[in-house]
Amino acid sequence: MSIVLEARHINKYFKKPVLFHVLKDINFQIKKGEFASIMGKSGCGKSTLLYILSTMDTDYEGELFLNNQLITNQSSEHLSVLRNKHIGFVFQFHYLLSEFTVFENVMLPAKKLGEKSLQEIEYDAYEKLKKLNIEHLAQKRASRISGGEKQRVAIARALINNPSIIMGDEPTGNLDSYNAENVFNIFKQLTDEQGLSLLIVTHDEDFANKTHRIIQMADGEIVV
Ligand SMILES: Nc1ncnc2c1ncn2[C@@H]1O[C@H](COP(=O)(O)OP(=O)(O)OP(=O)(O)O)[C@@H](O)[C@H]1O
Repeated sequence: MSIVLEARHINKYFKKPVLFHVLKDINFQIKKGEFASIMGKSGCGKSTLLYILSTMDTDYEGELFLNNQLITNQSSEHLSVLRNKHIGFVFQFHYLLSEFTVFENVMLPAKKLGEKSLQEIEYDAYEKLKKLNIEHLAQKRASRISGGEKQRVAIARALINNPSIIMGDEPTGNLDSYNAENVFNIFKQLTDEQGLSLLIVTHDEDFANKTHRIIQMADGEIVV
């Protein structure tokens, strides 16, 4: 099966207030269609790692490959395009633009990428909303929908450019158990039916136990 994301010998140091070796020789691969979770105690380095894997932090040692392409040491402009095209993000807080409609929020990353006509983007956005069963919310302002609905809009937005992988930092952290289960089922469906890869940082053991693989971290290292 093809490899979507690969980390080779990733090391990261924070230099202030004192030198701190926060990530220690991280190696792993995420395959196409794989749903992996990252778990570990608070402060073990999960968010720091996700920040590097998502290309937002470039201050690290080692090599990162996205769809078999080495993306370490690329220019920030090139990384921004790669990120927008190949990686979708879902965070604990949804980061929707509250004064924009649901439809406008979902279209934003596609408009930023600038590869499709407005008509195509509108078509794609509507398809994503339908996939997540929220097409009826299209014209509502993001500030006027529930927490669970906002997270589904955030997933639709993450999908708009048909990424290879979705990365999430506690995407169900703010949701009640019903909505958390709902988000999990959406993720599962995306991996099973579309071969999308998912890498999700979570503290929720029930959630992690249902993923294909748990990457367990402790003190900046992968332990399992
Ligand atoms: N900018 C920074 N400068 C120095 N140290 C930092 C910085 N950011 C994070 N750290 C430290 O690095 C370690 C890893 O932080 P990180 O946020 O990756 O942990 P985490 O596993 O995601 O924790 P949590 O589960 O609480 O979100 C922690 O000890 C944290 O205090």
